Amino acid sequence: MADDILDRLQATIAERKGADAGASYTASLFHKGRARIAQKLGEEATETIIAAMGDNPHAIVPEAADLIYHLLVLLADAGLSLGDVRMELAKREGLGGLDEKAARTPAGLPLSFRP
Ligand SMILES: N=c1c2ncn([C@@H]3O[C@H](COP(=O)(O)OP(=O)(O)OP(=O)(O)O)[C@@H](O)[C@H]3O)c2ncn1[C@@H]1O[C@H](COP(=O)(O)O)[C@@H](O)[C@H]1O
Repeated sequence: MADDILDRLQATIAERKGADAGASYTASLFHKGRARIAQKLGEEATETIIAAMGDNPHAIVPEAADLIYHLLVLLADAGLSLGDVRMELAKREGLGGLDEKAARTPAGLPLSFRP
């Protein structure tokens, strides 16, 4: 079993592909499709923002967990993984956000999207 909770969660989510939608919330999301998963991710992002505007920073934590769970479901639905995101972050490592912004293409694409 993986040491990291995100890796274990990702593996559990992958196992739910094709599972009975009545027995698993994750499977029900896969059955509803990409647009619904993306909509749920947006709702969870909004709930995270609302928590962030409140007085109790600890209220952000469960919303952030919902957000990350739904992001992992979206990645899995698209045939992607945390590994892909880790690689993207590794490519950016050491490149400051202000430098990256200054080097953007006229179309505004991040450096990593250049052919
Ligand atoms: N981490 C999560 C997790 N985080 C949030 N959620 C669910 O995400 C939903 C989001 O809450 P909402 O109130 O917005 O959802 P809802 O109104 O019930 O859903 P909709 O009808 O709007 O789609 C809730 O049903 C939560 O239980 C999660 N469901 C599952 N997991 C993990 O996934 C594993 C597999 O779960 P199942 O696929 O259900 O077996 C679990 O063991 C957990 O480790």
